[in-house]
Amino acid sequence: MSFNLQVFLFYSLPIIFALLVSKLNFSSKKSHKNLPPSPPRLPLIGNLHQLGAGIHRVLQSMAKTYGPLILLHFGTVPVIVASSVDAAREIMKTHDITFANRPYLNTISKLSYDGKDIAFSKYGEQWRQLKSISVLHLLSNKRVQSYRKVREEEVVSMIKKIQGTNESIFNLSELVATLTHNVISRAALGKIYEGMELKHLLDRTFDVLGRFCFASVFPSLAWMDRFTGLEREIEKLAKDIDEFYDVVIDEHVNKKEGDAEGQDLVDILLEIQKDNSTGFHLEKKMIKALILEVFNGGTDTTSTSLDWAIGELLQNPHTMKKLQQEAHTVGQGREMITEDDLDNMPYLKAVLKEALRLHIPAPLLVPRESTKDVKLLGYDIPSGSQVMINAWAIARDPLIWEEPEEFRPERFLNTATDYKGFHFEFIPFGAGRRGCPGISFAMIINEIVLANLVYKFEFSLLGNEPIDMTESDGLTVHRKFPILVKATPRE
Ligand code: HEM
Repeated sequence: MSFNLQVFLFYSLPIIFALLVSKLNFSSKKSHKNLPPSPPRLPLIGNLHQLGAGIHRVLQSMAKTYGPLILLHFGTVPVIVASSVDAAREIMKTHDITFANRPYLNTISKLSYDGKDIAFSKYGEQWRQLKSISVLHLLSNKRVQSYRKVREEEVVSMIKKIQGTNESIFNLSELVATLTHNVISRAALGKIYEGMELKHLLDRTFDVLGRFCFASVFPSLAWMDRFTGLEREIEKLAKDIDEFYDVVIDEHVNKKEGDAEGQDLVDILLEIQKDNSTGFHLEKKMIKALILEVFNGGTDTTSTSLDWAIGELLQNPHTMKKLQQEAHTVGQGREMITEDDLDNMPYLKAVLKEALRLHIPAPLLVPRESTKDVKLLGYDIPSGSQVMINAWAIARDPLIWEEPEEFRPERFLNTATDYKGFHFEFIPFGAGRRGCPGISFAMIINEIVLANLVYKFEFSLLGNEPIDMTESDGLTVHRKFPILVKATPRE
């Protein structure tokens, strides 16, 4: 969560003052619950003023003082933050069902068809049906495999673009983001929608999601979002998104037989809707929400993780050399590394894991909500608590990881530890019922792109400056500055 404190104070101080005065007139009821420790907070705004940029880092440092489970207040909303392996395991395994709900998050819900999607819908029958459609039909290994040609074509196109730079400086981050966007567009929608209309909608979505929203932290002041203009902007964006996906669906419905090779995700969803094969009525809104989710949840996270991996390789030339050697041995002078080769590239996989460990794209994962009173690490967690897991802090915990701040892919060689949600020290994709269903979809893109980049090119940075690894603010943590490099073809 990122928010603009000045805007917030401008709009809210008079109201806060009024509420504060009225609140002082109420006698506070003392809770007898054994709640997790809390850092001191201000009336009404709670701990908001302590957060700001780099929230995962702030929460890591709070955990060092207050322990692995802390209770914060984001405005009037209580939020539990978990920062240890044991706490994460308790939430996502031992009490997985209790924490399988998502809190209602105003902006995101309004931009995802009011809970008709998977990631932000309440835990229940509709979520179960949609998740099972995504796991069995949209993102299964077999389906991911069926988009191999799309991935390989986009990699070839990226290589050509790099060759076309003729060894002058270019923006590699942008190329990688475009590739990810193209692969996902072609797999989900069957083509790349020209004019970057879709990309523009995505950019607007991430921009709006980063804005301060009263409804999320002061539910009783939700009406303030009308004054700040946020509500109108969300409505306009939701309408534009809806119109875009209406066009996409109409085009698919009116598609003539043999128009396109293979089925894209919209085709599959329309087929499930028509056949009623799951015994569940898939509404048109759900189809739009599911496709939207593939973009919102899949594009930025996938390209960001790849971008961080490339950044780490550029600042660790020894690791880059080792990976190039592996690519050279596997590629054997052929034009390209193919997906058949990837199983013979353990170091590549270790590099991507290590980059994900250090740079989790969503460091606090996606918030959960408890559906009943429960005990966590001996503390009482009331029903309806919002819960965040600081996966970023856990992945850098010195009690678990040797030299946690170092980029050392070797730590992932000869170990079973991976990101599939069974090893709670490393949970970039979450775990349990609510875990990410897009792991294979994302990681095969990252593997094939990175393997070919290092196989085909030698990269050099501008001057001798070390690469800037500063993090951006926002829901997904990107590199703040794009990677600008020169690429020389490898012999
Ligand atoms: C590197 C790339 C990605 C990362 C780091 C990532 C991370 C995450 C995380 C942390 C969650 C929440 C898990 C939890 O609450 O335990 C999640 C959920 C989800 N992700 Fe991903 N994701 C990635 C790629 C994708 C892709 C490519 C797709 C789809 C094509 C996708 C679709 C989803 C969906 C639908 C959910 C909601 C699951 C639910 O609530 O049941 N993700 N992802």
